[in-house]
Amino acid sequence: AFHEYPVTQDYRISRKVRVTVAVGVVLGVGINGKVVECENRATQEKYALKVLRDTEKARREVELHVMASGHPHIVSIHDVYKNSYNGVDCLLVVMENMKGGELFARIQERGQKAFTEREAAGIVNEICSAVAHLHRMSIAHRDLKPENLLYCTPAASAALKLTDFGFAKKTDESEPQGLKTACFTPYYCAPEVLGTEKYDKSCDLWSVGVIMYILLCGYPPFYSQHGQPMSPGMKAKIKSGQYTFPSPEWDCVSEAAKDLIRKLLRTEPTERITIEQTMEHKWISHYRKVPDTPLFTSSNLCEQKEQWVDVQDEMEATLASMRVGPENI
Ligand SMILES: O=C(Nc1cc(-c2cc3c([nH]2)[C@]2(CCCNC2)CNC3=O)ccn1)c1cccc(C(F)(F)F)c1
Repeated sequence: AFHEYPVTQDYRISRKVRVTVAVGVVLGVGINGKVVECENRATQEKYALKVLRDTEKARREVELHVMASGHPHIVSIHDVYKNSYNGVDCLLVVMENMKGGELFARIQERGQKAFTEREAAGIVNEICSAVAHLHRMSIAHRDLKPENLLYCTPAASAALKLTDFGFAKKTDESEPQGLKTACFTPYYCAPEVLGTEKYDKSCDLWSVGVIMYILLCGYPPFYSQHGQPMSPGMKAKIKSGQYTFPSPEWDCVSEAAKDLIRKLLRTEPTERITIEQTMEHKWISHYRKVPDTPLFTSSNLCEQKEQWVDVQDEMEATLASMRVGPENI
């Protein structure tokens, strides 16, 4: 249930921090939505405010995020308002303010002290515990990418949390409900159409694999040479799952880490490791014992700074193609 009175009654909305989001919002400031900082009038506490146009998709995003909220590695929702601007209904989501910024920005700004394999394992463990929480609730996030992983505060000990449920979906709502009402009874349905559960969840494990790969070396497993736009050959390479562990960055990375990456980046979704199996993998379950080997990550992230936008675009495009799974055809 949302508050129906104006959000401005409880919060002062500043224009200071504008973290843009690709959400369709109509606040008279154009199609591009914004996540802005706001301040609780009673407590002076700062929060992040995400504004969504009140649509079916927005309702699902808010509903699933509220369900997941409360986990130590999911950005928590504080309040939700339904307000109307120039006759357009909007949902306003007040979230805890993640003042530590994005995951890779922090590693890039690392400076002298090298980023180590054990630190990477700790980060992947935090991401996996958030994914495990969602999958246990039959929620697939489906947009797990670096810019949706934020730190609470600038402190080195700050928790890393997952946000943006804009593509999340319940994996236990059987599709046939729609199909039954639409065109035919499900009895004659092929199994892969009925059980899309594993496909949606497997997107998240592929994302964990890509993020883990980048954490260990500073560049993505699949990328076009020298930042050229995605070539058809690249698509084939991604489909075929062709990636390597090039020297020198990967020479000092443990076999356990490479073993887990191979299991996460399987191109066949049904062969990909599940989140439960990932949490049991010794690189995660014993992350505190992972070798504290210094990595090339921070220096590579800095050197390839200008390519970072392309990396994000390629990951976004691949995620979008994975979301058009069998059930969406
Ligand atoms: O991002 C900040 N606070 C924040 C932000 C969000 C947030 C929600 C969403 C996003 N951010 C993004 C922005 C574009 C990239 N994807 C994620 C799109 N979708 C969302 O749902 C949630 C909570 N606190 C922040 C606040 C103060 C300072 C700083 C910084 F560290 F940058 F100075 C960041």
